[in-house]
Amino acid sequence: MAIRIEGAVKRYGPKVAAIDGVTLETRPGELLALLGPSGSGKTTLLRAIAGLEFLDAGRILIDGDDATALTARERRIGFVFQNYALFRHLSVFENVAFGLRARPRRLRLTEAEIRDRVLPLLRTVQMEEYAERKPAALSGGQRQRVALARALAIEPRLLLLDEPFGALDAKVRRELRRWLRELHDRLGLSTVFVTHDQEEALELADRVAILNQGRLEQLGTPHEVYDSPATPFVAEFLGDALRVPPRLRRALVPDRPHGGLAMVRPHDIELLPPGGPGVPAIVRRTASRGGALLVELELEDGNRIEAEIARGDAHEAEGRIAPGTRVGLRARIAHLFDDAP
Ligand SMILES: Nc1ncnc2c1ncn2[C@@H]1O[C@H](COP(=O)(O)OP(=O)(O)OP(=O)(O)O)[C@@H](O)[C@H]1O
Repeated sequence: MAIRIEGAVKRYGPKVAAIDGVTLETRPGELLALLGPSGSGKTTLLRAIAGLEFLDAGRILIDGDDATALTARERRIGFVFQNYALFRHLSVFENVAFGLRARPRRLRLTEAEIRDRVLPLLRTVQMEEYAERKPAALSGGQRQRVALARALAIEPRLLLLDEPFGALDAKVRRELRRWLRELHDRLGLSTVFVTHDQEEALELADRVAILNQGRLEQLGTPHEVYDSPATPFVAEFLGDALRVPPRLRRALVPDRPHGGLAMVRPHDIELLPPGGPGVPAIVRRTASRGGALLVELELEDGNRIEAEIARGDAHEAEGRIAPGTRVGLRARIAHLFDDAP
């Protein structure tokens, strides 16, 4: 299933444009992440796709058909939202079975078939032992997992998820990510999920749409958005990036000494022997970060910047760059932008 959003605008009052002219298209079978900081319009866009929010301008096409005026029910989309309300009077099992029982008579499943569908889903979201509990007796994270199982029970062709793993601890979160990816591939789903977690988006998604203040900054594969950020916002949002001050530009980025804004990621800063080319600096501190070596450097004007040495080279480098060592800094890769906002 493919979704096309054309010039979508959604306002709340005269001042707030929660979505401000977004155009994007998903591909059938893809897992697309909507990524952006708090308030960037991710949830509003997802709700608009679901049909829970109507646009002030623009269109939403589902498989080429205009769905802008269709209700959520008519769009036949499975969704899991933050704090999505489960049916309070139904057990966990019955919540997950709900969509299966609500089918038209000729498609209805037997009790045994429903059990065969529901129990493995509960097992996958680690809620099997809670099958008979009511939602009120569950934690927020547990409710979220039930909501996910419920959305999946009907095997929707389009699945919308709003921060589905937000309430879970890091380990369970990683497991569920892997499981979601497998499930998405196995069922041939098209999935759009909202997250503010860069790592989650880059790890899980086929493509990432990066939103900022209701606008689409970039849509691309994780590799594209990380390695070729379209805007300074994307460069900074997807990891550390140093805005190269004009006075350092010639020495740090010698192949592109002039024009626009240059940004450099810490792991793209090269440490050279002192006295040669590069920006003179002194190593002040080193620390390990996830196996890589973080190097805090002091420039001649007293400002400090960070470089990061990759895991494979960190051990060897550590001996050579004790605090106090003089080095020259040069950017291996710089991201260049026309104008600095
Ligand atoms: N019902 C509403 N009434 C008024 N303003 C709203 C409403 N819903 C959202 N907004 C505003 O619209 C903007 C976008 O909100 P949205 O929830 O889409 O952002 P988000 O990127 O999902 O944020 P978060 O990550 O915090 O959930 C925000 O400025 C928000 O305050």
